[in-house]
Formats: sequence, C-alpha cells, structure tokens
Amino acid sequence: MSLLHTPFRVSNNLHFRDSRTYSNLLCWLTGSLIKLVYFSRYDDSCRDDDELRSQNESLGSKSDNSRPVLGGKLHFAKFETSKINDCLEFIHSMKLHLGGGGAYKFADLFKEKLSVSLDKEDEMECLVTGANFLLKAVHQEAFTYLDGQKEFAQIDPNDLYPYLLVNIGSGVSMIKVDGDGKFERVSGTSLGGGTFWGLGRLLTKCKNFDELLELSHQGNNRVIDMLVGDIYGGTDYAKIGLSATTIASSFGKAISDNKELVDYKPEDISRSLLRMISNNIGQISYLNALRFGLKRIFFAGFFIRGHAYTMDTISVAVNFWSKGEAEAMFLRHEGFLGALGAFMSYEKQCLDGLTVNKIPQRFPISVSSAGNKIYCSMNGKSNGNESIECTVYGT
Ligand SMILES: Nc1ncnc2c1ncn2[C@@H]1O[C@H](COP(=O)(O)OP(=O)(O)OP(=O)(O)O)[C@@H](O)[C@H]1O
Ligand SMILES: CC(C)(CO)[C@@H](O)C(=O)NCCC(=O)O
Repeated sequence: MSLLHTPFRVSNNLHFRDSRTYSNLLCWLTGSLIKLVYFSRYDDSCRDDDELRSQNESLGSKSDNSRPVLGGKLHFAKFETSKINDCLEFIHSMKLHLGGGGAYKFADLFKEKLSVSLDKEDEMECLVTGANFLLKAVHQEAFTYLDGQKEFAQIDPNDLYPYLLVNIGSGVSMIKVDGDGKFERVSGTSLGGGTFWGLGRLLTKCKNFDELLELSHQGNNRVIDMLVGDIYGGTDYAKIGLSATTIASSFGKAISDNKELVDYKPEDISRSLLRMISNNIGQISYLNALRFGLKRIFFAGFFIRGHAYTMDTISVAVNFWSKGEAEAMFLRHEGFLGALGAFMSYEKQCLDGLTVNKIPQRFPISVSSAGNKIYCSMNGKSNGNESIECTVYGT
C-alpha cells in the first residue's frame, strides 16, 4: 500500500459535558479524494440531555440515565487530493484539528498547518466496518437502481451476511463480507474510477471529473462502440443470446473508422468509456458473487457519484450475467465507507464503552456493533455533503 493510499485518522481529545461543541475528525486520504467525517454536538442551549434521552426512549431506544449524553451530527465532506490546502483550511476554520496522533504522507503538512499528527488504519478493514455500520444502522442506505427506478432496500440487520462489497475508487476492491470484522478481499481490478477519469481526461481534455460525467449524459456510445448488430448486419445473434444492441467491442469502431480523435465528440467518448468501465466492473463483480454463492452485491466508492447511467449500467451487467439471480445495490454514502469505518474503529479503541445512538425519526433500527447499540438517521441529500443525526452516550 503506497503512502498515498493510506487512510489516516486525525483524532482530537474527547470532551464530555465540559465542552459545548464536541468534534471528532476522521480524515481519509487515499487516491483521488480526501474524505472527512466529523462529529459535532448540538449546542447545549438547543437541546438538553434529558430532551435527547426522552426523544430516544419515545422512539424505542433504551438509554441509561446515569450516562452522559451528547446529541449531534456526523458530517461528511470531500476534497480533491490536489486541493489539500482547501481541506486543511476547512479543518482549521471548523476547529476540527485540536489534539491528534500518528503520521504519514501528508503528515508534515498536517503537522505544520494544524499541529496534529496522523494515525494509520487498515483500508479494507475500515471499508468493511463502514459498510456494516451503514447497512445496519442507517435507514434507507441501500437501494437498487434499474431502468431509472430507484428503490430503497429493506435490509434486515440480522440477515445481512454474507455479501459482496465492491468498492470502486481509483482501483476496485471486491470483498466478501461474512460478519463484523470477518471478511476476505477476494478480487479486484485496476480498471476503476481512476481509469475512467484518467483516460477520459486524456481523450476529452475535460478539466474535472464532474465535467466528464456530465458529458456522458449527452453522448451516444454507439458512435464508438462496435455493437453485435454492426458485425451481424443489424441483426441479433440470438443463438448465443446476444441482441443487436449489445456491445461487441468497446471502442471497437475506432479501429475501422477512418477517423482521428478530433473527429469524435467528447460526449460520445465519455459515454463509451463510462459504459466500458461500469460494464466490466459489473461483470467481474457478478462472477465473484457467483464464485462464492453471494446473492447481494453492494457497490460503493466515489466513482459512482449517484450517477444514473453508471448505476444503470452496473445493474444491467449484474442482471444480465446472473440471468436475474443477483442484484446490484448502491449506498447513499458510497464514498465514505473507509472514513466512517475509521471513525468507528476510533470509537472502539479510544471511547471504551461509548454508545452512539440513533435518533430514529420513523424507522428505528437497532444494531449491535462491538457490543454497543447504534441508532442513526439521515439528513440531507444522498452522496453529497450531508449529516447523520446521532446521540452519544458516554460511560
Ligand atoms: N471530484 C472528483 N475528483 C476526482 N475523482 C472523482 C471526483 N468525484 C468522483 N471521482 C471518481 O472517484 C474516484 C475515486 O474514488 P474514491 O475516492 O472512492 O477512491 P480512492 O480512495 O481515490 O481510490 P482507492 O480506493 O483505489 O484508493 C476517481 O478515480 C474518480 O473516478
Ligand atoms: C490498491 C487499492 C486497494 C488502494 O485503494 C485499490 O486501488 C485497488 O483495489 N486496486 C485494484 C488492484 C487489483 O486488485 O488489481
């Protein structure tokens, strides 16, 4: 694991009752994006402990009157790694940096600008911890997406395992998850989000990822991809189950056309590229699910960005190859699994006996993590900068 791909944790000292705003920052520095997860407590004047405790109890979660309680929110934010200074400025302006421990790639910068050091965490372990936490504790976290239809999945926390977690970051990791802390990275591919963004940047001259993604909306992949119909005179190859519109060869038309790069529209290139990467990931994921008899596949990572065409392509690939047997699911907090997992592991190590409690607004879900009860509810829009409302019980 290169230092650039090392997840870090910036942790401050924890204060209960004696500070009005309590914040605990998790900073996840990997390939392309820096993810931040931090907890901020409500202003004491807005909600008091009794109010939070009774709110939780009225919604079905038990609390212990003898333990201090903090109400607040888990916040999510991301920055491009190249904009590390914006990130540092943000951490500084939000005063998230007080305290800390550890060190690596950006260690000197963090030390110099914020006077904090960084701890190293295991990437796969954090991804799995984050995924398990979200799937068990957060209402409407997982959803299916097919033919433009988004449907939230009802996940029974007692019937979650086993599943395949596919994290699509710069590269792709496929992890078979069997329980809390029980997992195996069974496969991966280097053709991931970095490939889409890297090749896309070179081929279209797009200046940022969002622009490239936006272009793909308007493109037509048939201009560049060679379809079965292009090979079989416009007809299906029904005997082997291929329709005329199936892609026979991604970018295949570029070899036969007497065209140069400038003759292709950037939007068509972007569309073909997105389809190629998404299809390939969907197919490899399904094959791995098949290998281990896994019915559920959860796709995460910032490559997805809640983008309709990406999700649709992955879903179609899983559906096609599994003949409808397996299902692709996506996560609202797709890009924050590692950061959240590191946050959870921080709790395990440093906040012995601490309980994070959800303020369940309508659908309380109780989940046991490291012996603690966790309850969570969501605010804000999916996959952007949003927050999860929490109450925290100290020992
Ligand atoms: N604003 C953005 N800037 C750059 N890439 C973005 C952006 N938004 C989404 N992406 C996509 O997200 C990918 C990175 O995803 P993510 O942050 O989950 O993984 P990573 O941590 O960089 O990579 P890995 O997991 O391989 O270490 C990029 O390769 C790109 O495809
Ligand atoms: C190397 C990591 C784990 C770093 O996040 C990721 O980029 C990845 O899973 N890449 C794919 C490597 C492979 O299995 O071919």
